[in-house]
Amino acid sequence: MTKKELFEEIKKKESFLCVGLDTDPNKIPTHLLKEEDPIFEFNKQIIDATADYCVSYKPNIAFYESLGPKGWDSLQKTLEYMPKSHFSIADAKRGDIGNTSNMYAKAFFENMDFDSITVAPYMGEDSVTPFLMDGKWVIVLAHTSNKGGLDFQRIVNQETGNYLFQDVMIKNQEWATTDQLMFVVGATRAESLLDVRKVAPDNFLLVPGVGAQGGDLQGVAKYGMNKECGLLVNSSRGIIYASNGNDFADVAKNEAKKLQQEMATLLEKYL
Ligand SMILES: O=c1ccn([C@@H]2O[C@H](COP(=O)(O)O)[C@@H](O)[C@H]2O)c(=O)[nH]1
Repeated sequence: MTKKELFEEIKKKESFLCVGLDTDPNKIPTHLLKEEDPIFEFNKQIIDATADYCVSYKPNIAFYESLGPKGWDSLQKTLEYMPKSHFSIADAKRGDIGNTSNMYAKAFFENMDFDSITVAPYMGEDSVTPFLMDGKWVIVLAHTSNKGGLDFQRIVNQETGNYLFQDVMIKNQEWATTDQLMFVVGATRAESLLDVRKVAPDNFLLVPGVGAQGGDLQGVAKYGMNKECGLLVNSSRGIIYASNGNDFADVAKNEAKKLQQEMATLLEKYL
């Protein structure tokens, strides 16, 4: 999917919502456990319930690989079930020396057919560029939502005066165009999007942290939206575990719809 196509979907749906599929067998409704593949059954019902209100799905790979071969199978079936109109994100946070990154890229882009993958950029150019395959996106961790995101990412470079995360963002833009490269920026420190947009005005940003982590959607849109929206805001637990009863899909649908309606207002205001 190109940046233009993604923006078209955002305008059509009036939504920049990404639903996170962090599917944990210990958290899904117990009545699903009798199914042959409870993880897939849960994801399928979540996708059916939320597809009208979001433009993207982000399975976090840890939740699947922790289950061994069955988990990978559930992931593959989930990916195949996602509507093609929805931007798929393998939240895998990979990155290694070049030949190993190349194998990760094959795993997620050739063996599986994700649109994008999250990548940890710490190992530099040869760890990131193998993921730049035709038509695929790399989503580089920049300023993350967690508490530890402040340990290194805001260290100031005495030479450039930039935060480390800003230098990471600048460097990555030497390797990839805005049609191949997004950045992860947490919703939990929305005002830091001002610093993000100073160095990456045109890139799309994947913004997790709304919902369970208490991130601020209004602030994210105010400081982070650009002329093509430029935002994919993720919520996982806040949507998929809003209820763990028989009504889980309906309740997830309502949560997704609430976020979509707020997003429609924000698009109207800032685009
Ligand atoms: O900075 C980051 C990077 C990735 N994540 C991931 O996003 C989701 C958030 O889940 P919630 O349940 O909505 O909190 C999860 O998969 C994280 O690993 C992030 O939160 N922050």
